[in-house]
Amino acid sequence: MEGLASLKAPFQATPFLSSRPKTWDLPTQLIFYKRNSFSTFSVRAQVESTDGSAAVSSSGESVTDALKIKEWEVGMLQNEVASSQGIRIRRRPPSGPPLHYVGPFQFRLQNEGNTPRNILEEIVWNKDKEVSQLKERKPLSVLKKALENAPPARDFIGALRAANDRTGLPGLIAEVKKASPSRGILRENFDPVEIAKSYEKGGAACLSVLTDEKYFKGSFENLELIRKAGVKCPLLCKEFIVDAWQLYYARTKGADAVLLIAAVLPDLDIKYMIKICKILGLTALVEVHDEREFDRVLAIEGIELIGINNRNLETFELDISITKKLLEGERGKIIRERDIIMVGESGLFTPEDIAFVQGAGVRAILVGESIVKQSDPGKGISNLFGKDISI
Ligand SMILES: O=P(O)(O)OC[C@@H](O)[C@@H](O)c1c[nH]c2ccccc12
Repeated sequence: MEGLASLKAPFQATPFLSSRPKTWDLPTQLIFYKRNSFSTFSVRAQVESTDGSAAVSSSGESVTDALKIKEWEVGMLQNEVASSQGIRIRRRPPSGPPLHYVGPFQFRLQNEGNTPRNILEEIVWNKDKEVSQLKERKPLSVLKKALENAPPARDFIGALRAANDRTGLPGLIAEVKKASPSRGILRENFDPVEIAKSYEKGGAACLSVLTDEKYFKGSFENLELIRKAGVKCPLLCKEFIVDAWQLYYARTKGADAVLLIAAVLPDLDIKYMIKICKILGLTALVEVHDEREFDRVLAIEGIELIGINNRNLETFELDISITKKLLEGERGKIIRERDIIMVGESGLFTPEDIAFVQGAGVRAILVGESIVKQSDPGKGISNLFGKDISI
């Protein structure tokens, strides 16, 4: 017992940790906890300024250690909040508690293998690292300045509605996609601007531009190039968003819309990011894959555009009947009442596929593979719809 007491972490100023909150209290607790962990910084400053020596807490631990412990605990809490909402993706590898950690029992034990459990988790872990590096080079203050020179945000939803009204068919978001982890390289000679122009000519309402480099061979340069080339279709920045910083970044690069993936982001993050999107003039396309994610998203205020991904990003399984299944019954009713635009995403190849998801209730579709593979992607659109939708 004595040993345990001497290992006690400094600044264990979070009483709720010892009496663990009920899971439904966690988001609020997390805010409280985050605030609390920020206050550690001021503690540090005070300690340093009073005696001028290295910061050491009352129990003899360095404040840096205390900070490390707090950071780790916040990470564990984030994973807990996420899993209480049915999210299987962990935001970061479970690195194991810092040395001398004396926290709640269930956190002390968590040190499973550091290998991602599936491809989506791998992508998210990688993105987290990527974003922290980018952030160091371009802090938020720099991005906020750059916003002044960003091209104006255009009406993504308006373009989809207009296309749907004009053609009587779902508005098309055509994806500029070079490769994917499930399909490999989709197109060898890949000129993003040429493809974008061809899509626009072929009748696309909006474009989706993949910006992830490592897994999809996309880039922010592609997004910028397409925007600068004068393509009029509003642009969706197709990225794995894990940090609000990325929203600012996407906007500075000319994005009109961003993707928020419910399989990755807990409710609190989605709510917060939607608010920032509104401030920035960005449209948020919130993506779901099953009933639970759909219900979580429907409970969030201010949602205008929801995508149903027919592909499970954890297993790559593809099944377009998912769109129909999710829009049946009560959920479909809510969507119609609230006039939310639904987007059918992935695995759409034929006019029959389009008719099927339209029958299920979508007013827009997101398509990559079937059109990007054609030598003339614009003509690919006519093949997909079974008619020319550009006129
Ligand atoms: O190429 P497809 O099967 O037509 O799919 C396009 C698009 O739906 C898909 O790229 C996608 C939908 N949601 C995503 C999230 C991340 C990466 C990719 C995606």
